[in-house]
Amino acid sequence: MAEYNRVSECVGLITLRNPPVNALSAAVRQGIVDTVQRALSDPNVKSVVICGQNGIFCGGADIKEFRSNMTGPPLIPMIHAIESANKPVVAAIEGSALGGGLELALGCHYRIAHSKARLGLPEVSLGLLPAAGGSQRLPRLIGVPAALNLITTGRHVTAAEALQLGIVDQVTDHNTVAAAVKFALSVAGRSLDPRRISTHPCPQQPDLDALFEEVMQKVRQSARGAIAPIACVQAVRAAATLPYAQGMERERELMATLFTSGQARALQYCFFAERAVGRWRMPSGARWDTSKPRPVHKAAVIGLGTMGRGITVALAQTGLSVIAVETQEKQLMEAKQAISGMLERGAKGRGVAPALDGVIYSQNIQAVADVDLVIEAVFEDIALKTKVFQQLSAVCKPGTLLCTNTSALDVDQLASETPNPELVVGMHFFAPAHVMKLLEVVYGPRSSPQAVATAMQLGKKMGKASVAVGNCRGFVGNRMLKPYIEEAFFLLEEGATPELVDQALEEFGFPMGVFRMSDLSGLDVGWRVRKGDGLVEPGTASGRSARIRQGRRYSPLGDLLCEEGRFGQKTGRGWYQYDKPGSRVARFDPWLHSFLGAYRAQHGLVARRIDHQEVLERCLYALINEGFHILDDGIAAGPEDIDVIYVSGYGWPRHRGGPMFYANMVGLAKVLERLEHYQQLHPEVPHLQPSSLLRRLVASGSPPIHKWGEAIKKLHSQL
Ligand SMILES: CC(C)(COP(=O)(O)OP(=O)(O)OC[C@H]1O[C@@H](n2cnc3c(N)ncnc32)[C@H](O)[C@@H]1OP(=O)(O)O)[C@@H](O)C(=O)NCCC(=O)NCCSC(=O)/C=C/CCCCCCCCCCCCC(=O)O
Repeated sequence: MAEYNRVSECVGLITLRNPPVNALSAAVRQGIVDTVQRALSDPNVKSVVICGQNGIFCGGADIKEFRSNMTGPPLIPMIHAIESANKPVVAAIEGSALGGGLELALGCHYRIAHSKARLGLPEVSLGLLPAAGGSQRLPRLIGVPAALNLITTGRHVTAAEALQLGIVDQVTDHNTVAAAVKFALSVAGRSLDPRRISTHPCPQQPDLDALFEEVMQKVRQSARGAIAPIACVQAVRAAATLPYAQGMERERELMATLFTSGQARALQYCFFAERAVGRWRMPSGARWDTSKPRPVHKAAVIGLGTMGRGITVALAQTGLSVIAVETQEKQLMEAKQAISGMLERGAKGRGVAPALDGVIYSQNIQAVADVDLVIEAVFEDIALKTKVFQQLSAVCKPGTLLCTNTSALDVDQLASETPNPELVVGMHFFAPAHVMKLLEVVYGPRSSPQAVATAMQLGKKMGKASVAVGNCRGFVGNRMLKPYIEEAFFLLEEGATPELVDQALEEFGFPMGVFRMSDLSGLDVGWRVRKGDGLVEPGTASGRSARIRQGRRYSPLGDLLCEEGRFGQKTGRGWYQYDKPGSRVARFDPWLHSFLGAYRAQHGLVARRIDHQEVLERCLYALINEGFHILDDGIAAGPEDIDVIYVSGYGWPRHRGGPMFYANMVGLAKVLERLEHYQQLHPEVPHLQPSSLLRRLVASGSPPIHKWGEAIKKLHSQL
């Protein structure tokens, strides 16, 4: 709703009231329509101020309403009525003015912002465009290039930048509403014609066609199949080339296409999923709202390799004091230099001072005695990690949380080696740890809710998408990756090429296909794991039996490449060839193709034609199937957890919502049918055997994704 008051005798003050972000729900829109009419019809009112309650102007249209039949007054005529008013209307912007909130402000004649306010048109990140006139008014106000930048990226600008761009007229450090009321009084009676943005053309821009061509090309490249950024460019082009009314019609047409697209649904699902994962719960019943985190003022990182360095930077950037420990002097000095460089570069980008003094370097583990939390990031070796945990248990003050950054080892096993297993959790960062958004917080059966709450809160402080998951081999992300990679290997055996598989996955929207990714991260990583699992048998055994190991189909292709010293980019050879070791541009490698031919001949395999559809179905449905196993096992509490992990850490295209959302969109029955089809063709591949949860969900009528939680609970109670 919107509240109306008369202040300073002749200013009508309209306050949007819809906690927490004053989203423009039907009730708020109705409130605005009614109060604006009241202010305009009151002869004692000379000007109007619109503000939002609780220090936030408006977070935009109510995204939840997009899922239902929308009722209430539409935004466009409401904003138009404000712009056409014969009394000045001033927006008093505190906190955020985003999306429809900024579009409302652009309909006002003046805008005053608090210095800490943020403004933006982030609709593109929800698969939409600013369709309440924003795509037409913003370019008229600030020019086409700046508007294109804001609308196609959805980035939020500070009040200072908004002032510089001309989005706001004044910035204040004081009470924004008081400043806006004073301003409104000062402009009462002035002509409003120059202030009605829609009545002006866009500022002149030389070489408009070339500009749009260049921007469109850039946007297409970075969009990876997302359609909203392209529609945003088209809408701004309409603003630049058409009269306002026709531009608005184009805006409406483009929005109609986006609004009903699966991409908008997927992106809006991601918005809510990212918030939902903060409301974590454990199988024990412990939950986010009943578990109090411990305060963390001082932290330590043990082991300053690539991961440890990134983690140190991520911690120091939150303002924590960090003890960084590396036992070898030379490595410590190298790490210090690298960490300082990363902190300096990060601070430069954010326009702040680098937190160099926040990090203390030590060779001695005793230095961590008084820290509140330790993150161990030593080499992935259970004996070494166990030793470190035992040392930490002896050195640290009582109650210090002991976290491991392992990506593959058993968090429970490590916990059991300490006197206080309830203080142990996994904090699985992704490289580079100061850049990558994802953090898996891994709890074991004995991890205390407080330990989980503390790690989750610390992750949030570091700006990570933190997801609490149970302990199992590979946790959630890597466990699901295994069948995906194995299917890609099998496809090569059957006739595909790395180029074909990668192209199919990249066209789907992954930034890199599985083989380019493998070359980047290093083929030796998986080789080491497979050796540890006893799967690698060096030699030239041939035939089907050589490709059945531990009772299931196995492809030794990756092992054979490693035996040739082809570890990927770092050696200049892998699934592709590179100009030199460390180069990044993957090139077709004739050697690899004749190697594949010889391999198939040796194993009696006849290459067949494989299309993109099969690549996607085999790789993605195998990964999704593992996701259903994970849900069934209670390792992830809900599909949102899996989807946030995949979108934030594994390059799953956001406009496809994450693997579980994608399965929901494709249809569970279809996913099941295709898995059954491939399982019949490849009975020796267990990961193609449909999960019992998937079967049960299909049997119970394939409920929509937001009902899976309920359905899983019900299905488990029937077991
Ligand atoms: C920065 C924030 C605002 C605040 O951040 P923070 O303080 O960290 O808080 P959060 O945890 O993020 O959020 C708190 C809770 O609030 C919920 N929330 C936030 N924003 C919204 C919102 N806009 N709507 C609903 N709910 C919201 C959030 O989910 C949290 O609750 P919970 O934890 O999940 O329970 C930050 O929140 C933020 O960035 N918000 C989003 C801002 C944003 O993206 N705004 C743009 C929204 S889209 C928009 O405005 C579009 C405008 C144009 C609409 C045009 C008309 C549409 C209908 C046209 C139909 C076309 C069909 C045509 C047919 C035809 O013509 O034929």
